[in-house]
Amino acid sequence: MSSSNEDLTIRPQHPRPVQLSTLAEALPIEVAEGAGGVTVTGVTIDSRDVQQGDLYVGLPGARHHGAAFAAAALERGAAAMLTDEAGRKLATDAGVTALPIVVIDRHPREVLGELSARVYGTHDLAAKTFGITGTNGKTSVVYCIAQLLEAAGLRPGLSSTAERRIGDEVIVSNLTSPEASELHGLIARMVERGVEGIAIEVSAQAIGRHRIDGVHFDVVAFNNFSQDHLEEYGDMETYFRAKAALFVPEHAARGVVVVDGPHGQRLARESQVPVTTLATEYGRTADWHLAITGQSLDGVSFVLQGPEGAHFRGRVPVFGRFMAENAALALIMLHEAGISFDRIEAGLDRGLIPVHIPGRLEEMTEGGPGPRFFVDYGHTPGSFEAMLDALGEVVEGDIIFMFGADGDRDTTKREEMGRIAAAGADTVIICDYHPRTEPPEQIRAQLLAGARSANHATLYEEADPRRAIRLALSLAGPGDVVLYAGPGHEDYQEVAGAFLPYSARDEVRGALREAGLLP
Ligand SMILES: CC(=O)N[C@H]1[C@@H](OP(=O)(O)OP(=O)(O)OC[C@H]2O[C@@H](n3ccc(=O)[nH]c3=O)[C@H](O)[C@@H]2O)O[C@H](CO)[C@@H](O)[C@@H]1O[C@H](C)C(=O)N[C@@H](C)C(=O)N[C@H](CCC(=O)O)C(=O)O
Ligand SMILES: Nc1ncnc2c1ncn2[C@@H]1O[C@H](COP(=O)(O)OP(=O)(O)OP(=O)(O)O)[C@@H](O)[C@H]1O
Repeated sequence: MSSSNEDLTIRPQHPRPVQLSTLAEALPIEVAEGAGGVTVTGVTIDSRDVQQGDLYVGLPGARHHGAAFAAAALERGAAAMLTDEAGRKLATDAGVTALPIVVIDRHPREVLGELSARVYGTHDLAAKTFGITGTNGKTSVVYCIAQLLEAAGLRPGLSSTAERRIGDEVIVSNLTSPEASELHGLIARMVERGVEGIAIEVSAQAIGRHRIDGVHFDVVAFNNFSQDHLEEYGDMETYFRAKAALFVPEHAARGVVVVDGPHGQRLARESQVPVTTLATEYGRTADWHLAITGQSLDGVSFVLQGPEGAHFRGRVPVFGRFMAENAALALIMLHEAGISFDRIEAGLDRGLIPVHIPGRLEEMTEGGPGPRFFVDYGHTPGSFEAMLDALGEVVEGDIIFMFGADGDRDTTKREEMGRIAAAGADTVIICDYHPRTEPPEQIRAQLLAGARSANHATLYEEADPRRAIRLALSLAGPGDVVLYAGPGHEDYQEVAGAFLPYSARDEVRGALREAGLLP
């Protein structure tokens, strides 16, 4: 079963009513006289997501004050609105008097997690909770955790950039990490469905914006750190601190940190919760060590060794040593949560972790003698480097790499993306991704400038990604690999405020059929 396309969030089906007066006992909120007996059964910060009986939280945002949508929330069945003083004034000035208003003297986000946990009853979960942060590979680790939980005979639930999923109940994600009200609603539904292990992707933005408040993870992990999101953080130190803030007792009991790079090493020293460490580079001091024992375009085999003789021999059916690292991290997280390797191994076929990650190094071809075509979600210099290094180790023929870059996001990473692409591939095709409000030719020019500086690959510029896919295929022969980085699982292209339908995976499949490379 898939949730309806109209559902913005996954919610519990059997919520329990909670009185506003009960919430006021635990939270710094002021309930209007006579409204203490009003009961609420859900929480949302989006008027379009309101369900009958919800507490609608009117947040001051960058573009709107949520309280401006109080009338819409009331019409959809909101039982009350929680907002700040400015929001209360907005609603009363607009004549919305039928909605009981709860006022808070600070930013409503600061209590949203705790409030949502109390309404949805998601404190003290029996399920194990896992949170992963880092620059690249969070979604991949989440899927590895879910797969390993299943192998161990435990029912998984997950929240990632690609989707939120409980068994066959799925919705496409809007944000990487949902707002706290959505997250607690999702967890409450997971509890209803008997989920025993929950894997959650945690963006830096989520930690600073209180989106994970009210969740206390059994185990959190940090995998790697490289340039991204400087449009938001300004510098790498601030970006790092935003991620490191997950490793505090308020959020987690313990952590796992990959210490290959200086930021991981620093986090392992500075973490405020106990951590165990993983090294994937030979000779580095750590509690756990990963060694690659074989790799091809079809996957990577590894051995993981840890304290007290802990040992796991495994394989992931996705190429790249970093995928073994993602799997190893997931294995250690489960181990730290008390789920033994023996239990996991018992559910696997000779160590094969059959993980499929939507839009991450996802193969569009089906083997055969022709070129192989992969679609990926990488959009950082770090992910380009990891993928191209991995391909360089296993591809005999040429590597044709096509990509674009986000508009209105970190512009300083573009030249580096171009340089890494052209240094690691034989042919580079630069096309448009999400230009948003920027002139697309300006984005391509920055990528091209970086690509030229590498002085290596043959370069092409083809703005239209549909044509770029076909160009890539026309250049590829048997033994070659085409890698299309950026769009991954997405089904839209954002151009000047419009969301145009565009699925790279569907386009590539169509082009492969045209070329006779798919039935
Ligand atoms: C910068 C940022 O975090 N913005 C988030 C913020 O938007 P905003 O402050 O502009 O909100 P707004 O549009 O002014 O609206 C204010 C309030 O009115 C509500 N509203 C608005 C319109 C309406 O009709 N009804 C209604 O109720 C909104 O739900 C909101 O509660 O609150 C919105 C509601 O939750 C978020 O969707 C939005 O995320 C935007 C889309 C975003 O781009 N976020 C990025 C920075 C982000 O969080 N990214 C990370 C990392 C991704 C990665 O790893 O690559 C992520 O976790 O996704
Ligand atoms: N451990 C890793 N190290 C470096 N690159 C990786 C790693 N794992 C995956 N990647 C690359 O990064 C891309 C993005 O992976 P994934 O979606 O798992 O990361 P993410 O952290 O969830 O990204 P985002 O924060 O943008 O949602 C992959 O498609 C792959 O190219």
